Amino acid sequence: MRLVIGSDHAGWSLKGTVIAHLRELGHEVTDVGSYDDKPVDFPDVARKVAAKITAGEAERGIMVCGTGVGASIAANKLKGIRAAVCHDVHSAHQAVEHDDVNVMCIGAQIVGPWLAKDLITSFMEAEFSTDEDFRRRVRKLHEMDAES
Ligand SMILES: O=C[C@H](O)[C@H](O)[C@H](O)COP(=O)(O)O
Repeated sequence: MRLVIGSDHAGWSLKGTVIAHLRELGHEVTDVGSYDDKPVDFPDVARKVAAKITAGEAERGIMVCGTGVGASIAANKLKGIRAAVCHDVHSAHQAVEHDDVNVMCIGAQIVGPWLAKDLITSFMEAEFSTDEDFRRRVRKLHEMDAES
């Protein structure tokens, strides 16, 4: 799968681990920064991640900031993005299976590299369910997106 990944300065160091793991799993990764620990604002990074997805250049995205919270707030304000903070493996796959989440956000201050890798594996293996209940709910999310 084609992935886009972005972080702010607080997520930058964990991002390297995440990218290496994604490549080990055979995914194609585009890194939109940051590229060092100089302070950057996560909303600016979220725009870059979302742009790759809405342009059709990536199917999913991953963002890493300090807690994952700021990244998810910012990403969810951008059309076509359904983002969620996932710090447990159940949420990491159910977010895709039930809610068609396309950007997973993780906090480098919250999870270590081993859990981060498990979260990535769980997120990447998941597929959106064909169950009509979940499809209907996500259609309603698309409608809300169109209204805003
Ligand atoms: O939700 C926001 C993120 O956790 C940011 O990564 C965090 O606020 C950055 O904080 P600081 O600029 O103090 O490193």
